[in-house]
Amino acid sequence: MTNNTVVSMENIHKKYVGTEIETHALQGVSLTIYQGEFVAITGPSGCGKSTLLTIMGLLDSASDGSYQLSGIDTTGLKVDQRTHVRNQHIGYVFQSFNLIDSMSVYDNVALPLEHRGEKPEVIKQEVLAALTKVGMQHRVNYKPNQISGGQQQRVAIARALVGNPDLILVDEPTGNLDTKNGDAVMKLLIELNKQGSTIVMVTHDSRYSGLADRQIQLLDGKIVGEKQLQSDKLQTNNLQSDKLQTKSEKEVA
Ligand SMILES: Nc1ncnc2c1ncn2[C@@H]1O[C@H](COP(=O)(O)OP(=O)(O)OP(=O)(O)O)[C@@H](O)[C@H]1O
Repeated sequence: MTNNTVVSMENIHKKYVGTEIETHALQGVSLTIYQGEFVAITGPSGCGKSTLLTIMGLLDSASDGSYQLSGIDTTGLKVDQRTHVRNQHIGYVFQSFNLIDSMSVYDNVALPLEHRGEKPEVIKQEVLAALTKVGMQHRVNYKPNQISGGQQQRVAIARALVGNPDLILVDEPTGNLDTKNGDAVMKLLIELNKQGSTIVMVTHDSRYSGLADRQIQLLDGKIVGEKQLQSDKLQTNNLQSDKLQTKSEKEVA
């Protein structure tokens, strides 16, 4: 493991044990993700993508295998220890936004920093900076149900990136959005990655997975393929939205 390794997983298994059936959702996944990468996880429905992201995000633990996050061995951590590490190191963006409706945009984004026990002045500065990054600084006092779906996802991204986590995990970020808003959210994620965020994204949408640096393909709980996507990025230039500019275009410009 090198200094710039963010995720190091070795032989991860996950079994969901029910009363009658047992599902072996991950069957020996090993992978390494480096600082600054934008990685897409793809594969058919039920192949284990969300399970993998959930374990990477320390929302659940593996049944077997080892997982180091930013050099911290997370194997065998108790739930509260896992929560602590997650809060320090991970931002999570969900398909359904998962904002708290009774709280303002500002308070939603402040939550991770409050859990970290940051000082109010630090919180204010960081929250406004995160909301400015996603273009939502003009809606600080709104409630989630007073803004559009695309705007809610922007706020959720601000909540994920506030406090500068080592890793941002994104599960089907455009699944509840129309093409225009989906493209805008993708463009924002690409921009954040350009600014240094390490991003791992689960998506069904090949237009979007093609924008990542690396694509990891899962099938039946196993990694069955992996590709670097420099050349594929060029093919995404003719996406129907002219607002979605790929990294390759930006690098050429
Ligand atoms: N909490 C759970 N309890 C039992 N089985 C589960 C649970 N979560 C997922 N599974 C099973 O584990 C397997 C992998 O599910 P997972 O949600 O990770 O797949 P996915 O690739 O994200 O699917 P999709 O693209 O449809 O969201 C599936 O067979 C699923 O039914």
